[in-house]
Amino acid sequence: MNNYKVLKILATKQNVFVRYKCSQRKILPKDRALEHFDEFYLQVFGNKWSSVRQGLLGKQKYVAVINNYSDTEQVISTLENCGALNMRALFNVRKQNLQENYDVLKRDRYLRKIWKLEKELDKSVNSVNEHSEEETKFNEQFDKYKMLSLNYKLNHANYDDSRYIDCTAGLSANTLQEFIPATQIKGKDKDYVLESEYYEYCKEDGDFNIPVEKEYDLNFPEHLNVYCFPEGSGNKFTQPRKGSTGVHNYYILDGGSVLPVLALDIRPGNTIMDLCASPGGKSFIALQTLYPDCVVSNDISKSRTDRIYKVLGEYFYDLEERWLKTKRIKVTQNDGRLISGEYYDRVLVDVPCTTDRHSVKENDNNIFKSTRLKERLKLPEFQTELLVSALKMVKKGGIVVYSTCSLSPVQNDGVVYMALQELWEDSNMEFVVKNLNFALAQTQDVFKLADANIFRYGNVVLPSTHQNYGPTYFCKIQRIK
Ligand SMILES: C[S@@+](CC[C@H](N)C(=O)[O-])C[C@H]1O[C@@H](n2cnc3c(N)ncnc32)[C@H](O)[C@@H]1O
Repeated sequence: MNNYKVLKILATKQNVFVRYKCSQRKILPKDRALEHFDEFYLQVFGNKWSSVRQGLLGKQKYVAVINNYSDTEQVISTLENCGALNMRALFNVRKQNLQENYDVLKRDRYLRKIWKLEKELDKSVNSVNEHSEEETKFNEQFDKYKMLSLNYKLNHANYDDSRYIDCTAGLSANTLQEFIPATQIKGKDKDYVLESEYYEYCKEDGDFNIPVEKEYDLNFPEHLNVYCFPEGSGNKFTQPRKGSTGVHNYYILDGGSVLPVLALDIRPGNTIMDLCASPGGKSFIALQTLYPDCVVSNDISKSRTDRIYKVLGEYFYDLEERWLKTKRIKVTQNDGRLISGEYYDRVLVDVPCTTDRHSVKENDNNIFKSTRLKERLKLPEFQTELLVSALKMVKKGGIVVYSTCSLSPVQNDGVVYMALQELWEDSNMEFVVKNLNFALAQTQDVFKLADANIFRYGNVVLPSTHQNYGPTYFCKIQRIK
Protein backbone atom coordinates (compact mmCIF):
# COMPACT_ATOMS: atom_id res chain seq x y z
CA MET A 1 0.00 0.00 0.00
CA ASN A 2 1.45 3.33 -0.91
CA ASN A 3 1.52 6.28 1.48
CA TYR A 4 -1.21 8.04 -0.40
CA LYS A 5 -3.58 5.08 0.07
CA VAL A 6 -2.76 4.81 3.82
CA LEU A 7 -3.49 8.49 4.28
CA LYS A 8 -6.74 8.14 2.39
CA ILE A 9 -7.89 5.22 4.56
CA LEU A 10 -6.90 7.09 7.74
CA ALA A 11 -8.73 10.20 6.56
CA THR A 12 -11.83 8.16 5.78
CA LYS A 13 -11.67 6.42 9.17
CA GLN A 14 -11.28 9.74 10.91
CA ASN A 15 -14.14 11.14 8.93
CA VAL A 16 -16.30 8.20 9.91
CA PHE A 17 -15.26 8.68 13.54
CA VAL A 18 -16.01 12.40 13.43
CA ARG A 19 -19.33 11.73 11.78
CA TYR A 20 -20.04 9.02 14.34
CA LYS A 21 -19.30 11.50 17.13
CA CYS A 22 -21.57 14.09 15.51
CA SER A 23 -24.37 11.61 15.16
CA GLN A 24 -24.28 10.84 18.90
CA ARG A 25 -27.10 13.01 20.19
CA LYS A 26 -25.89 15.70 22.53
CA ILE A 27 -28.54 16.07 25.18
CA LEU A 28 -29.20 19.72 25.83
CA PRO A 29 -30.00 20.71 29.43
CA LYS A 30 -33.55 21.75 28.52
CA ASP A 31 -34.18 18.37 26.84
CA ARG A 32 -32.77 16.60 29.85
CA ALA A 33 -35.08 18.64 32.08
CA LEU A 34 -38.12 17.75 29.99
CA GLU A 35 -37.15 14.08 29.95
CA HIS A 36 -36.81 14.13 33.72
CA PHE A 37 -40.16 15.90 34.18
CA ASP A 38 -41.93 13.55 31.76
CA GLU A 39 -40.82 10.65 33.86
CA PHE A 40 -41.26 12.21 37.28
CA TYR A 41 -44.31 14.46 36.94
CA LEU A 42 -46.39 12.04 34.90
CA GLN A 43 -46.49 9.92 38.03
CA VAL A 44 -47.49 12.89 40.16
CA PHE A 45 -50.07 14.59 37.95
CA GLY A 46 -51.29 11.62 35.90
CA ASN A 47 -53.39 12.58 32.88
CA LYS A 48 -53.15 16.29 33.84
CA TRP A 49 -49.42 16.22 33.06
CA SER A 50 -49.85 16.69 29.30
CA SER A 51 -51.73 19.98 29.75
CA VAL A 52 -49.28 21.17 32.44
CA ARG A 53 -46.42 20.24 30.10
CA GLN A 54 -47.97 22.23 27.27
CA GLY A 55 -48.31 25.16 29.63
CA LEU A 56 -44.67 24.92 30.77
CA LEU A 57 -43.52 24.97 27.16
CA GLY A 58 -45.97 27.69 26.16
CA LYS A 59 -46.02 31.43 26.76
CA GLN A 60 -45.94 32.44 30.40
CA LYS A 61 -48.66 34.82 31.58
CA TYR A 62 -48.02 37.91 33.66
CA VAL A 63 -49.92 40.23 35.96
CA ALA A 64 -49.28 43.91 36.74
CA VAL A 65 -48.94 45.04 40.35
CA ILE A 66 -49.82 48.72 40.53
CA ASN A 67 -47.32 51.05 42.17
CA ASN A 68 -49.24 53.09 44.74
CA TYR A 69 -46.56 55.80 44.47
CA SER A 70 -47.24 56.40 40.76
CA ASP A 71 -50.24 58.02 39.06
CA THR A 72 -52.32 55.18 40.46
CA GLU A 73 -55.85 56.11 39.37
CA GLN A 74 -54.79 57.00 35.85
CA VAL A 75 -52.77 53.79 35.52
CA ILE A 76 -55.70 51.69 36.75
CA SER A 77 -58.15 53.30 34.36
CA THR A 78 -55.76 52.80 31.40
CA LEU A 79 -55.37 49.10 32.27
CA GLU A 80 -59.11 48.63 32.72
CA ASN A 81 -59.72 50.25 29.33
CA CYS A 82 -57.42 47.61 27.84
CA GLY A 83 -59.55 44.85 29.35
CA ALA A 84 -57.46 44.08 32.42
CA LEU A 85 -59.33 42.96 35.54
CA ASN A 86 -58.68 43.65 39.18
CA MET A 87 -57.72 40.39 40.88
CA ARG A 88 -59.23 41.40 44.21
CA ALA A 89 -62.61 42.02 42.55
CA LEU A 90 -62.47 38.61 40.84
CA PHE A 91 -61.71 36.91 44.15
CA ASN A 92 -64.53 38.78 45.88
CA VAL A 93 -67.14 37.86 43.27
CA ARG A 94 -66.20 34.20 43.52
CA LYS A 95 -66.12 34.41 47.31
CA GLN A 96 -69.64 35.80 47.32
CA ASN A 97 -70.87 33.08 44.95
CA LEU A 98 -69.30 30.40 47.09
CA GLN A 99 -70.92 31.85 50.18
CA GLU A 100 -74.30 32.00 48.43
CA ASN A 101 -73.92 28.44 47.19
CA TYR A 102 -72.96 27.36 50.64
CA ASP A 103 -75.97 29.10 52.16
CA VAL A 104 -78.30 27.48 49.61
CA LEU A 105 -76.74 24.10 50.22
CA LYS A 106 -77.08 24.53 53.95
CA ARG A 107 -80.72 25.60 53.59
CA ASP A 108 -81.49 22.64 51.35
CA ARG A 109 -79.86 20.17 53.67
CA TYR A 110 -82.00 21.58 56.40
CA LEU A 111 -85.13 21.37 54.21
CA ARG A 112 -84.28 17.82 53.25
CA LYS A 113 -84.01 16.85 56.90
CA ILE A 114 -87.40 18.40 57.63
CA TRP A 115 -88.87 16.81 54.54
CA LYS A 116 -87.66 13.36 55.64
CA LEU A 117 -89.02 13.90 59.10
CA GLU A 118 -92.38 14.89 57.70
CA LYS A 119 -92.41 11.79 55.49
CA GLU A 120 -91.71 9.54 58.41
CA LEU A 121 -94.45 11.15 60.42
CA ASP A 122 -96.96 11.08 57.60
CA LYS A 123 -98.51 7.66 58.09
CA SER A 124 -100.94 8.22 55.28
CA VAL A 125 -98.20 8.00 52.69
CA ASN A 126 -98.56 4.70 50.83
CA SER A 127 -94.93 3.89 50.44
CA VAL A 128 -91.99 5.77 51.91
CA ASN A 129 -89.81 4.62 49.05
CA GLU A 130 -92.03 5.97 46.34
CA HIS A 131 -90.64 9.31 45.19
CA SER A 132 -93.17 12.08 44.89
CA GLU A 133 -92.82 14.69 42.22
CA GLU A 134 -91.76 17.11 44.87
CA GLU A 135 -89.04 14.79 46.13
CA THR A 136 -87.67 14.18 42.62
CA LYS A 137 -87.55 17.89 42.00
CA PHE A 138 -85.80 18.44 45.27
CA ASN A 139 -83.25 15.71 44.55
CA GLU A 140 -82.53 17.17 41.13
CA GLN A 141 -81.89 20.50 42.73
CA PHE A 142 -79.75 18.88 45.38
CA ASP A 143 -77.67 17.10 42.76
CA LYS A 144 -77.07 20.42 41.06
CA TYR A 145 -75.52 21.78 44.19
CA LYS A 146 -73.41 18.69 44.51
CA MET A 147 -71.82 19.68 41.21
CA LEU A 148 -70.06 22.60 42.85
CA SER A 149 -66.32 22.90 42.35
CA LEU A 150 -64.06 20.12 43.55
CA ASN A 151 -62.32 22.34 46.05
CA TYR A 152 -65.59 23.49 47.47
CA LYS A 153 -66.95 20.00 47.81
CA LEU A 154 -63.77 18.62 49.30
CA ASN A 155 -63.62 21.29 51.92
CA HIS A 156 -67.29 21.39 52.53
CA ALA A 157 -67.22 17.81 53.73
CA ASN A 158 -65.53 18.97 56.92
CA TYR A 159 -66.99 22.43 57.10
CA ASP A 160 -68.89 21.90 60.32
CA ASP A 161 -66.08 20.02 62.01
CA SER A 162 -63.79 21.53 64.55
CA ARG A 163 -61.25 23.85 62.92
CA TYR A 164 -58.53 21.65 64.31
CA ILE A 165 -58.33 18.36 62.53
CA ASP A 166 -56.30 15.40 63.62
CA CYS A 167 -52.65 15.47 62.81
CA THR A 168 -52.33 13.94 59.39
CA ALA A 169 -50.24 10.88 59.07
CA GLY A 170 -47.08 12.76 58.14
CA LEU A 171 -44.69 11.45 55.55
CA SER A 172 -43.69 8.06 56.80
CA ALA A 173 -41.27 6.09 54.69
CA ASN A 174 -44.19 4.39 53.01
CA THR A 175 -46.37 7.42 52.43
CA LEU A 176 -43.38 9.27 51.07
CA GLN A 177 -42.87 6.52 48.54
CA GLU A 178 -46.48 7.01 47.55
CA PHE A 179 -46.17 10.60 46.55
CA ILE A 180 -42.53 10.89 45.64
CA PRO A 181 -42.35 8.70 42.58
CA ALA A 182 -39.45 6.41 42.03
CA THR A 183 -37.77 8.16 39.14
CA GLN A 184 -34.17 7.34 38.63
CA ILE A 185 -31.12 9.53 38.62
CA LYS A 186 -27.68 8.51 37.49
CA GLY A 187 -25.11 9.94 39.89
CA LYS A 188 -21.55 10.55 38.71
CA ASP A 189 -20.11 7.81 40.83
CA LYS A 190 -23.27 5.85 41.40
CA ASP A 191 -25.47 3.52 39.49
CA TYR A 192 -29.07 4.42 39.02
CA VAL A 193 -30.81 5.01 42.32
CA LEU A 194 -34.33 5.88 43.31
CA GLU A 195 -34.81 9.62 43.53
CA SER A 196 -36.41 9.25 46.93
CA GLU A 197 -33.44 7.16 48.12
CA TYR A 198 -31.02 9.71 46.79
CA TYR A 199 -32.53 12.38 48.95
CA GLU A 200 -32.55 10.02 51.89
CA TYR A 201 -36.16 10.78 52.63
CA CYS A 202 -36.87 7.20 53.47
CA LYS A 203 -35.45 7.24 56.95
CA GLU A 204 -37.66 6.28 59.87
CA ASP A 205 -39.93 9.08 60.98
CA GLY A 206 -40.53 8.11 64.59
CA ASP A 207 -43.61 9.77 66.05
CA PHE A 208 -43.47 12.92 64.01
CA ASN A 209 -46.71 14.20 62.48
CA ILE A 210 -47.36 17.66 61.11
CA PRO A 211 -50.48 19.29 62.56
CA VAL A 212 -52.65 20.77 59.82
CA GLU A 213 -55.34 23.37 60.38
CA LYS A 214 -57.92 24.47 57.82
CA GLU A 215 -58.06 28.10 56.81
CA TYR A 216 -61.29 29.53 55.43
CA ASP A 217 -60.36 32.93 54.12
CA LEU A 218 -57.69 34.63 52.06
CA ASN A 219 -57.19 38.26 52.93
CA PHE A 220 -56.60 40.50 49.91
CA PRO A 221 -55.21 43.80 51.26
CA GLU A 222 -57.35 46.76 50.23
CA HIS A 223 -54.51 48.86 48.79
CA LEU A 224 -52.94 46.07 46.80
CA ASN A 225 -54.06 46.34 43.19
CA VAL A 226 -53.10 43.50 40.91
CA TYR A 227 -54.36 43.47 37.32
CA CYS A 228 -54.68 40.41 35.12
CA PHE A 229 -56.16 39.58 31.73
CA PRO A 230 -59.01 37.08 31.64
CA GLU A 231 -58.47 33.39 30.96
CA GLY A 232 -57.70 32.70 27.31
CA SER A 233 -56.96 36.36 26.56
CA GLY A 234 -53.79 36.93 24.57
CA ASN A 235 -53.45 40.54 25.82
CA LYS A 236 -50.16 41.57 27.31
CA PHE A 237 -49.07 44.40 29.58
CA THR A 238 -46.82 46.97 27.98
CA GLN A 239 -43.45 47.61 29.59
CA PRO A 240 -43.62 49.67 32.83
CA ARG A 241 -43.18 53.42 32.37
CA LYS A 242 -42.24 56.35 34.52
CA GLY A 243 -45.11 58.73 35.29
CA SER A 244 -45.40 62.23 36.76
CA THR A 245 -44.09 61.11 40.16
CA GLY A 246 -40.80 59.93 38.65
CA VAL A 247 -41.33 56.24 39.39
CA HIS A 248 -42.56 53.26 37.35
CA ASN A 249 -46.31 52.68 37.11
CA TYR A 250 -46.46 48.91 37.70
CA TYR A 251 -44.34 45.83 38.19
CA ILE A 252 -44.89 42.87 35.91
CA LEU A 253 -44.42 39.35 37.20
CA ASP A 254 -45.82 35.83 36.93
CA GLY A 255 -49.35 35.80 38.37
CA GLY A 256 -48.49 32.83 40.59
CA SER A 257 -46.09 35.04 42.57
CA VAL A 258 -48.98 36.93 44.12
CA LEU A 259 -50.32 33.95 46.09
CA PRO A 260 -47.30 33.35 48.37
CA VAL A 261 -47.48 37.01 49.43
CA LEU A 262 -51.25 36.81 50.02
CA ALA A 263 -50.66 33.64 52.04
CA LEU A 264 -48.37 35.67 54.34
CA ASP A 265 -51.52 37.48 55.50
CA ILE A 266 -49.64 40.73 56.07
CA ARG A 267 -51.21 42.99 58.71
CA PRO A 268 -50.61 46.67 59.53
CA GLY A 269 -47.38 47.18 61.47
CA ASN A 270 -45.85 43.83 60.52
CA THR A 271 -42.12 43.38 60.16
CA ILE A 272 -41.27 41.19 57.19
CA MET A 273 -38.20 39.24 56.15
CA ASP A 274 -37.95 38.25 52.49
CA LEU A 275 -35.08 35.78 52.87
CA CYS A 276 -34.29 35.10 49.19
CA ALA A 277 -35.54 38.32 47.70
CA SER A 278 -33.77 39.18 44.44
CA PRO A 279 -34.90 40.65 42.08
CA GLY A 280 -37.46 41.85 44.62
CA GLY A 281 -40.86 41.08 43.03
CA LYS A 282 -42.40 39.65 46.18
CA SER A 283 -40.88 42.34 48.44
CA PHE A 284 -42.48 44.85 46.08
CA ILE A 285 -45.92 43.21 46.45
CA ALA A 286 -45.54 43.13 50.25
CA LEU A 287 -44.68 46.86 50.25
CA GLN A 288 -47.65 47.67 48.00
CA THR A 289 -50.07 46.41 50.68
CA LEU A 290 -48.90 49.58 52.51
CA TYR A 291 -49.12 47.58 55.75
CA PRO A 292 -45.55 46.70 56.79
CA ASP A 293 -43.48 48.80 59.16
CA CYS A 294 -40.37 47.29 57.68
CA VAL A 295 -39.49 44.92 54.83
CA VAL A 296 -36.04 43.34 54.83
CA SER A 297 -35.05 42.15 51.34
CA ASN A 298 -32.17 39.75 51.75
CA ASP A 299 -30.18 37.87 49.16
CA ILE A 300 -26.89 36.03 49.24
CA SER A 301 -24.82 37.77 46.61
CA LYS A 302 -23.70 41.30 45.84
CA SER A 303 -24.90 41.20 42.26
CA ARG A 304 -28.32 39.96 43.38
CA THR A 305 -28.69 42.59 46.12
CA ASP A 306 -27.59 45.26 43.62
CA ARG A 307 -30.47 44.09 41.48
CA ILE A 308 -32.88 44.59 44.41
CA TYR A 309 -31.59 48.17 44.89
CA LYS A 310 -32.05 48.81 41.18
CA VAL A 311 -35.62 47.46 41.07
CA LEU A 312 -36.75 49.20 44.26
CA GLY A 313 -35.08 52.43 43.10
CA GLU A 314 -37.33 52.39 40.04
CA TYR A 315 -40.50 52.12 42.13
CA PHE A 316 -39.83 54.07 45.33
CA TYR A 317 -39.04 57.72 44.89
CA ASP A 318 -35.92 58.84 46.75
CA LEU A 319 -35.25 55.28 47.92
CA GLU A 320 -32.20 56.25 49.97
CA GLU A 321 -33.68 59.12 52.01
CA ARG A 322 -37.31 58.10 52.35
CA TRP A 323 -37.12 54.35 52.54
CA LEU A 324 -33.67 53.06 53.42
CA LYS A 325 -32.70 55.72 55.99
CA THR A 326 -36.09 55.42 57.68
CA LYS A 327 -35.62 51.62 57.72
CA ARG A 328 -38.97 50.98 56.08
CA ILE A 329 -36.93 48.99 53.57
CA LYS A 330 -33.66 47.24 54.37
CA VAL A 331 -31.59 45.48 51.75
CA THR A 332 -29.19 42.96 53.27
CA GLN A 333 -26.65 40.57 51.81
CA ASN A 334 -26.49 37.41 53.91
CA ASP A 335 -26.59 33.68 53.52
CA GLY A 336 -30.17 33.09 54.63
CA ARG A 337 -29.13 29.89 56.38
CA LEU A 338 -26.82 31.73 58.75
CA ILE A 339 -28.96 34.63 59.99
CA SER A 340 -29.68 34.39 63.71
CA GLY A 341 -31.00 36.58 66.51
CA GLU A 342 -33.49 38.43 64.28
CA TYR A 343 -37.25 37.98 64.67
CA TYR A 344 -40.07 38.95 62.32
CA ASP A 345 -43.87 38.77 62.14
CA ARG A 346 -43.74 37.35 58.63
CA VAL A 347 -41.00 35.48 56.80
CA LEU A 348 -41.10 34.65 53.12
CA VAL A 349 -38.65 32.03 51.89
CA ASP A 350 -38.83 31.79 48.11
CA VAL A 351 -35.97 29.39 47.60
CA PRO A 352 -33.74 28.63 44.62
CA CYS A 353 -35.20 25.54 42.93
CA THR A 354 -35.24 23.69 39.62
CA THR A 355 -37.23 26.66 38.15
CA ASP A 356 -39.18 24.21 36.00
CA ARG A 357 -40.40 26.65 33.36
CA HIS A 358 -36.93 28.07 32.77
CA SER A 359 -35.39 24.57 32.79
CA VAL A 360 -37.50 23.30 29.89
CA LYS A 361 -37.05 26.44 27.80
CA GLU A 362 -33.55 27.85 28.21
CA ASN A 363 -30.15 26.18 28.09
CA ASP A 364 -28.36 29.10 29.72
CA ASN A 365 -28.10 28.97 33.47
CA ASN A 366 -29.95 25.65 33.45
CA ILE A 367 -29.70 23.48 36.57
CA PHE A 368 -30.07 20.37 34.40
CA LYS A 369 -26.60 20.93 32.87
CA SER A 370 -24.60 17.79 33.53
CA THR A 371 -21.99 19.90 35.34
CA ARG A 372 -24.65 20.99 37.86
CA LEU A 373 -25.88 17.52 38.77
CA LYS A 374 -24.52 17.62 42.31
CA GLU A 375 -26.02 21.06 42.89
CA ARG A 376 -29.39 19.80 41.65
CA LEU A 377 -29.33 16.72 43.83
CA LYS A 378 -28.40 18.82 46.85
CA LEU A 379 -31.23 21.31 46.28
CA PRO A 380 -33.78 19.79 48.71
CA GLU A 381 -31.16 19.74 51.46
CA PHE A 382 -30.24 23.35 50.75
CA GLN A 383 -33.90 24.40 50.62
CA THR A 384 -34.54 22.63 53.93
CA GLU A 385 -31.71 24.60 55.56
CA LEU A 386 -33.21 27.86 54.32
CA LEU A 387 -36.68 26.94 55.55
CA VAL A 388 -35.35 25.86 58.96
CA SER A 389 -33.61 29.21 59.25
CA ALA A 390 -36.82 31.04 58.26
CA LEU A 391 -38.85 29.11 60.83
CA LYS A 392 -36.34 30.01 63.53
CA MET A 393 -36.72 33.74 62.84
CA VAL A 394 -40.51 34.00 62.99
CA LYS A 395 -42.11 35.34 66.16
CA LYS A 396 -44.66 33.27 68.06
CA GLY A 397 -48.01 33.60 66.23
CA GLY A 398 -46.15 34.74 63.12
CA ILE A 399 -46.30 33.22 59.66
CA VAL A 400 -43.71 31.70 57.33
CA VAL A 401 -44.50 31.05 53.68
CA TYR A 402 -42.25 28.63 51.84
CA SER A 403 -42.41 28.84 48.05
CA THR A 404 -40.77 27.49 44.91
CA CYS A 405 -41.41 27.67 41.19
CA SER A 406 -41.10 23.91 40.84
CA LEU A 407 -43.68 21.13 40.64
CA SER A 408 -41.43 18.63 42.41
CA PRO A 409 -43.04 17.06 45.50
CA VAL A 410 -39.55 16.55 46.91
CA GLN A 411 -38.66 20.25 46.74
CA ASN A 412 -42.13 21.23 47.95
CA ASP A 413 -43.97 19.14 50.56
CA GLY A 414 -40.83 17.05 51.06
CA VAL A 415 -38.83 20.09 52.20
CA VAL A 416 -41.66 21.34 54.43
CA TYR A 417 -41.75 17.96 56.09
CA MET A 418 -37.98 17.74 56.54
CA ALA A 419 -37.70 21.24 58.01
CA LEU A 420 -40.56 20.79 60.46
CA GLN A 421 -39.26 17.39 61.49
CA GLU A 422 -35.82 18.86 62.17
CA LEU A 423 -37.24 21.57 64.43
CA TRP A 424 -39.54 19.10 66.13
CA GLU A 425 -36.49 17.04 67.04
CA ASP A 426 -34.10 19.87 67.90
CA SER A 427 -36.19 22.66 69.42
CA ASN A 428 -39.29 23.28 71.49
CA MET A 429 -40.86 25.45 68.80
CA GLU A 430 -44.24 24.29 67.49
CA PHE A 431 -45.81 24.92 64.11
CA VAL A 432 -49.03 24.24 62.32
CA VAL A 433 -49.42 23.99 58.55
CA LYS A 434 -52.39 25.92 57.20
CA ASN A 435 -54.51 24.00 54.72
CA LEU A 436 -55.59 26.69 52.26
CA ASN A 437 -57.77 24.52 50.01
CA PHE A 438 -60.98 26.13 51.14
CA ALA A 439 -59.62 29.69 51.18
CA LEU A 440 -58.22 29.27 47.67
CA ALA A 441 -61.58 28.29 46.19
CA GLN A 442 -62.14 32.03 45.69
CA THR A 443 -59.16 32.21 43.33
CA GLN A 444 -60.50 29.71 40.80
CA ASP A 445 -61.44 32.33 38.19
CA VAL A 446 -57.79 33.37 38.07
CA PHE A 447 -55.63 30.35 38.89
CA LYS A 448 -55.55 26.68 37.98
CA LEU A 449 -54.56 24.93 41.17
CA ALA A 450 -53.43 21.33 41.48
CA ASP A 451 -56.06 18.99 42.88
CA ALA A 452 -56.19 19.08 46.64
CA ASN A 453 -55.03 15.48 47.02
CA ILE A 454 -51.74 15.91 45.14
CA PHE A 455 -49.93 17.98 47.75
CA ARG A 456 -50.57 17.45 51.40
CA TYR A 457 -49.20 20.65 52.91
CA GLY A 458 -48.99 23.36 50.26
CA ASN A 459 -50.78 24.30 47.04
CA VAL A 460 -49.52 24.64 43.49
CA VAL A 461 -50.49 27.00 40.68
CA LEU A 462 -50.37 24.79 37.60
CA PRO A 463 -49.36 26.12 34.20
CA SER A 464 -51.92 25.50 31.48
CA THR A 465 -52.41 26.78 27.95
CA HIS A 466 -55.39 28.94 28.90
CA GLN A 467 -54.15 30.41 32.15
CA ASN A 468 -50.42 30.12 31.94
CA TYR A 469 -49.18 31.18 35.37
CA GLY A 470 -46.76 29.31 37.57
CA PRO A 471 -45.65 26.82 38.51
CA THR A 472 -45.79 28.27 42.01
CA TYR A 473 -45.81 26.10 45.11
CA PHE A 474 -46.54 27.81 48.42
CA CYS A 475 -47.08 26.51 51.91
CA LYS A 476 -48.25 28.60 54.87
CA ILE A 477 -46.85 27.68 58.27
CA GLN A 478 -47.74 29.36 61.55
CA ARG A 479 -45.59 29.25 64.66
CA ILE A 480 -47.80 28.47 67.62
CA LYS A 481 -45.18 28.03 70.35
C1 LIG B 1 -36.33 32.21 43.33
S1 LIG B 1 -35.20 33.47 43.53
C2 LIG B 1 -36.10 34.65 44.47
C3 LIG B 1 -37.10 35.45 43.66
C4 LIG B 1 -37.70 36.57 44.49
N1 LIG B 1 -38.31 36.07 45.69
C5 LIG B 1 -38.73 37.35 43.71
O1 LIG B 1 -39.93 37.08 43.85
O2 LIG B 1 -38.37 38.27 42.99
C6 LIG B 1 -34.11 32.79 44.71
C7 LIG B 1 -33.06 33.75 45.22
O3 LIG B 1 -32.40 33.11 46.32
C8 LIG B 1 -31.10 33.62 46.38
N2 LIG B 1 -30.31 32.74 47.25
C9 LIG B 1 -29.65 31.60 46.92
N3 LIG B 1 -29.06 31.09 48.00
C10 LIG B 1 -29.35 31.90 49.03
C11 LIG B 1 -29.01 31.90 50.40
N4 LIG B 1 -28.27 30.92 50.94
N5 LIG B 1 -29.45 32.91 51.17
C12 LIG B 1 -30.20 33.90 50.65
N6 LIG B 1 -30.55 33.95 49.36
C13 LIG B 1 -30.13 32.96 48.57
C14 LIG B 1 -30.67 33.66 44.93
O4 LIG B 1 -29.60 34.58 44.76
C15 LIG B 1 -31.96 34.11 44.24
O5 LIG B 1 -31.95 35.49 44.04
